[in-house]
Amino acid sequence: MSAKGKDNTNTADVRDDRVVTNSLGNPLNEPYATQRIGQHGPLLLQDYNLLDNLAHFNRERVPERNPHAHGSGAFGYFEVTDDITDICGSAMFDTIGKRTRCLTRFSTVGGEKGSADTVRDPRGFATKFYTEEGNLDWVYNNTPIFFIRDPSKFPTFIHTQKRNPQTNMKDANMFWDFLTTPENQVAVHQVMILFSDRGTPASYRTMNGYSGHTYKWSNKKGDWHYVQVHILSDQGIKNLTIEEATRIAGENPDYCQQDLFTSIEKGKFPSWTVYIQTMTEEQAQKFPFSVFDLTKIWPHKDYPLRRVGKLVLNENPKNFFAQVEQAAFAPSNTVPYQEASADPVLQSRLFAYADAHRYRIGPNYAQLPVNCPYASKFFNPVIRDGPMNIDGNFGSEPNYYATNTNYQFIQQDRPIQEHQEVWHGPAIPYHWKTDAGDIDFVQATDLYRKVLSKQEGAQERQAHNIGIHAAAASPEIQERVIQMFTRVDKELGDNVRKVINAKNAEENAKL
Ligand code: HEM
Repeated sequence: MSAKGKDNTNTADVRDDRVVTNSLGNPLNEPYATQRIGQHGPLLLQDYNLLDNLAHFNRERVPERNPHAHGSGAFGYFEVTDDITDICGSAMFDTIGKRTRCLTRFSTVGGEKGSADTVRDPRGFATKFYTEEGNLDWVYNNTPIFFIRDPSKFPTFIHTQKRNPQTNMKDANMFWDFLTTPENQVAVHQVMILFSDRGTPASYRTMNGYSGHTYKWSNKKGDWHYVQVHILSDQGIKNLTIEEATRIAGENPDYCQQDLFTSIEKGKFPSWTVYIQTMTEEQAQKFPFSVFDLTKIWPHKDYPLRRVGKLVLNENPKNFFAQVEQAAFAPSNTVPYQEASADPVLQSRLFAYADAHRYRIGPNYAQLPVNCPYASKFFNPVIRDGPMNIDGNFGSEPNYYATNTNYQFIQQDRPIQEHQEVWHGPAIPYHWKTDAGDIDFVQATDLYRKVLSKQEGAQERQAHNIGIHAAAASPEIQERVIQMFTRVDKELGDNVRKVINAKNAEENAKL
């Protein structure tokens, strides 16, 4: 059966009569019998059913995602509630009330596939929309900013969040050594969020999603805007304290998976309201920092949220491996009128994800039921062959653009964007900026003084969460942590020092 045009449930190769076979369809007459010489003698190589069974078992795993290995997913829909056709011409937004089926996968970042749900970590919030114009992926996190703005730091950064190459343990020295290195302190705003209550969400249902990056959306007339997307939980924000998160990680490591699955199973469908912030090119030129700087937010008072629609998750996957583990989300999967901006981290992501999918799942990953663009269908006679091709491979269709064959290229009908970004300059090795400047601390300080101060006990918990974690680092790195948070706010730095000292004293008393 062709993968083109089918929905996400592939049952084509399963027998209805439930006769059990080996993987090539030959009936098994006994599940556990092995062919051997006599009752107690050695096995025979001719026992293909045994070989099939053992050999396939050895190949059950695909490599886990490098970051974001651990996650949960559910299907649902996006529904347009407000007209934004002046901003975006994508078909999914063209009619109020229109629904587009989607799949969302939530994840943690640094842990392995079997790690606990409630660890302190950003959460991934990736949504695949099966639109009539092809698949669109919004590969977002639950924080509106990110740790880095130089994409070449990504592998280094992720390594520091994973295991020490010698001890094979998570390592507070690696973690804080990277984040407190002067030029990496551009991460301080994100680190503030990570160590706030939002660093340990109570469930995937009670957290938001954010594009983080600036994107570039255009309408059908060719006018374009810079856009940031916010997906705000209708369940409200609920978080765990460090003590609750640590306890639950031990008692029920699958806490968030269970919460998501059971709430959908009970018909309590989680939903989110989707908003956009928009900015013109002229506004961007006057902005105090680059709109391509992923470590900064756009102030809501200057760039208010505009409602677009809602995201509802109402269907659990029938099979986790087929529909969540094999799901392949990529910022490069986009639709007409939604483009990436020149943000260098986003530009790098346009390469990284599809490359990861070719390695993790295989070059024909897009043919798998969960990934195939079944709502739009696929036609490209030049994209052919490759391992595990399962979609019929276009039969006798020429495998080049043959002269006498009628092809349609509808994208060419789109209007030219009248006012384009114009780029010029030499090809140079550009490293965004060396040490973090004061401007990189402004939003972190605002978060501490203007936002956390309004939440009962949040400033104290901030110092507590940082201090408990940093106390595991060396004294020299602890001092760098204290200095970095003192630059955010002196009171915060002082309180982090107190927590570190108290924790160190407690540990020493145990010796
Ligand atoms: C240079 C920067 C980055 C690189 C190179 C990168 C690379 C990757 C790679 C290779 C994966 C695994 C993909 C897979 O195996 O399927 C991944 C997963 C993911 N990344 Fe990134 N990433 C970057 C930055 C970001 C940022 C800034 C965000 C959020 C705004 C983000 C959100 C995610 C999410 C949500 C996933 C999990 C997707 C899923 O559920 O399958 N990443 N990233």
